[in-house]
Amino acid sequence: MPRAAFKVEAAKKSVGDLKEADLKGKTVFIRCDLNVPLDGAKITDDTRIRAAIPTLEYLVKNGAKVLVTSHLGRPKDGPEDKFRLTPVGDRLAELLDCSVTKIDDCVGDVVKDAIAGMENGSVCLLENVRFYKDEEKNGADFAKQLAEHADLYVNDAFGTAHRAHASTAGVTEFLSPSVAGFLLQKELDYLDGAVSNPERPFCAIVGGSKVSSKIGVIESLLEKTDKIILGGGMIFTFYKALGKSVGSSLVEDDKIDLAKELMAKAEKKGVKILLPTDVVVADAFAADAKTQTVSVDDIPEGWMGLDIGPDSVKSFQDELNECKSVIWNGPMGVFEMDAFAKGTFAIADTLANLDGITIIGGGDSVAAVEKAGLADKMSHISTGGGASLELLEGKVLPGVAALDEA
Ligand SMILES: Nc1ncnc2c1ncn2[C@@H]1O[C@H](COP(=O)(O)OP(=O)(O)O)[C@@H](O)[C@H]1O
Ligand SMILES: O=C(OP(=O)(O)O)[C@H](O)COP(=O)(O)O
Repeated sequence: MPRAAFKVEAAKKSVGDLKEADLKGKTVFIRCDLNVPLDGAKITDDTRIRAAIPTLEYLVKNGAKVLVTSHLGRPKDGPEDKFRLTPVGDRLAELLDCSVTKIDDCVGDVVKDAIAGMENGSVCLLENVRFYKDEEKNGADFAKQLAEHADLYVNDAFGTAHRAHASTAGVTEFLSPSVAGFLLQKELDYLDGAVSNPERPFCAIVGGSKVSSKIGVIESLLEKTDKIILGGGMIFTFYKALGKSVGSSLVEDDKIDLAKELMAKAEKKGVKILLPTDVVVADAFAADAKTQTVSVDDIPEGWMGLDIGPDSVKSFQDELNECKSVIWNGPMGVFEMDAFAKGTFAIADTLANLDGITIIGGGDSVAAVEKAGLADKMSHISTGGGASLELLEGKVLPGVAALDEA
């Protein structure tokens, strides 16, 4: 699991550039992405909270008064108890090993009063910023209210960096300096570094279910990679584009022409697009469905492909073992069901043992790697699904763009 051998130019000012003299006694407004999955009040995966700790510890250690802000879920119409950040505050306190005062609002007098009582090196967690509609509208007045009681801004919310919201972008108009946290920096170093300056051969693995949401990524990766492995539900759109029968597999008919274009473009560029040669098909989308493994030329009518087959796993492993860097976005099959998880887990295992850089680009691929127990064997696991996709597509992330230049 080597660390990245590449690093992008540090384009944005980092929290690490701020020392004790800049931070001691200062009120720091830090935007984190503490949007974790909850089962009632129980956090089922605290990865995002753990990922936020290094920057928070740095601020605490240097004597700042730390105001932590985040969203949780997508509340539609003001405060809702199930979207309160209270369980997050409790977990934060455990991980930071200090008390965290949870405030029941994120703007106004209650915040002002809380700050008045804060000691240097203490932490307050503000309430879900999305309880205010103006957060997502990036309303200037709301951004000003968020900034009102703080001295400077840190954005460490990589998972929300693709949103131009008041707490991720607008607030920078009112706070200076506005700097990147360590997590944001690390995500950019890996994900941007991976595609800008990879060690070669460089392979992208793209899977998952939706061609429509991944097409931009595949197109952008064609410009950077030496080979692209395709898996998951999206392959059937490509097979159909190649004139094959796909039974009742998932297909996005309106993307068949795009799939054709991508394959033609790849050929012109000399980038190998590798599609599975065999698939596990089922007679229903169910854990206990009847299954068989068939060549992609023989998918029976009425059966659907739900995983890549063993021959494909073998040839993908051979291709991957030649690579020095690999980025993976999207599972190879319906890994949530044991019968269709083998392909995804075999690829996860190959990456875990690869002598090269391995980057997992968020979303379900991360869930699959976690389920396989191999997360700590990868070079980098991104905390942002949508954000990592947009970054890989070459889009500008508003939460990053708004920060001060280094
Ligand atoms: N052959 C398939 N048919 C239908 N769904 C699939 C297939 N292969 C994978 N999937 C599903 O794709 C989903 C993940 O897709 P996606 O959201 O695009 O990935 P990610 O979140 O990693 O970006 C998983 O829930 C998985 O069950
Ligand atoms: O969970 C998130 O996105 P992700 O599932 O794409 O990683 C982020 O917290 C952003 O949330 P949003 O998609 O409601 O803006």
